[in-house]
Amino acid sequence: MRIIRPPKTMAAWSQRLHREGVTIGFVPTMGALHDGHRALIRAARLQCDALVVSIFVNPTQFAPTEDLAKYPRPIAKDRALCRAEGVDVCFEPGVTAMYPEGFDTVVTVPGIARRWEGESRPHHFAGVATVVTKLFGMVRPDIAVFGQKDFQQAALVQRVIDDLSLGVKLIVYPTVREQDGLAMSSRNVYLSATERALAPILNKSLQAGAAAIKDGATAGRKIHAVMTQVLRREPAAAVDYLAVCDPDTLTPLESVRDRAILLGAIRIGHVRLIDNVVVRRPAKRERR
Ligand SMILES: Nc1ncnc2c1ncn2[C@@H]1O[C@H](COP(=O)(O)OP(=O)(O)OP(=O)(O)O)[C@@H](O)[C@H]1O
Ligand SMILES: CC(C)(CO)[C@@H](O)C(=O)[O-]
Ligand code: BAL
Repeated sequence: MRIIRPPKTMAAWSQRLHREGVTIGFVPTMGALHDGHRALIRAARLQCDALVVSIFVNPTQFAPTEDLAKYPRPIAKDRALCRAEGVDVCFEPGVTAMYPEGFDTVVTVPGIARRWEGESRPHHFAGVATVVTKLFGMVRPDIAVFGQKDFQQAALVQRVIDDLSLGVKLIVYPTVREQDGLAMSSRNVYLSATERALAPILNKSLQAGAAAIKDGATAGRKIHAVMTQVLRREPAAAVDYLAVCDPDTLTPLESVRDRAILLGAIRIGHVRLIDNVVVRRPAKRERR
């Protein structure tokens, strides 16, 4: 596995491979890799000839009050995981190489960024859209794999790909979970043992909403109430948002027809967790 740091070297590598007719797959990450990332890497590996994983803790998507400085950076472990999974290039650009003096472009997607994660983290999605556009420009992937855990982020990236004609095929991989349902996340390491024990409550709340839909509930407000009730059992979990939305537009649904996405974010102590569940209502004949 090659470790490449300068963006120009990365771009030259990709150009050479494209000239040789090699297809390039790409998994962008912020490192601290876990089994969720591993699953993305394995899915990408099956869809391309050469595979690039980037590790870059992007400062522009963190607010000054967030955890940029303490974000975990176990680089030796991350490289070992990439090597074991047959990654061809681990791309590790530096902050000044990504944002040299004079850097002045911001990619914004106001429609998607307005709600949910965007409301809680106002500059977050501009940082994500800008860095992903830059990384795509350097890696020039044919396909890129993102995780469903960050559902709104994947929707945003698809919008950027379509609107800016980037020609990348986006694959969204299902959320990988711990046995108790907690979505794997690099930030889970911040949880104390007591916090970790109650963290699956977010998924339980979303699952309760999904069960209500499967049992026939259609009113967005009712489903929201079911999810809220589960979280009330755990006063140490502060709800950031819970929402019943259209999976394509991410706008709240008054009434669920055939599909919905249930989105949630909570805070436990200093740790912020997100999760989501896509629900399909049983067809009419299956409801009887
Ligand atoms: N549990 C998971 N299942 C599937 N994909 C995941 C999971 N966790 C992260 N990913 C995906 O991995 C990619 C890189 O994410 P990132 O490096 O931010 O990891 P993370 O665990 O989400 O970290 P964070 O704690 O910062 O949210 C993203 O596309 C993200 O959606
Ligand atoms: C896509 C991404 C690597 C951009 O920094 C980040 O938001 C992430 O890890 O999900
Ligand atoms: N996993 C999305 C990146 C972030 O939370 O900043």
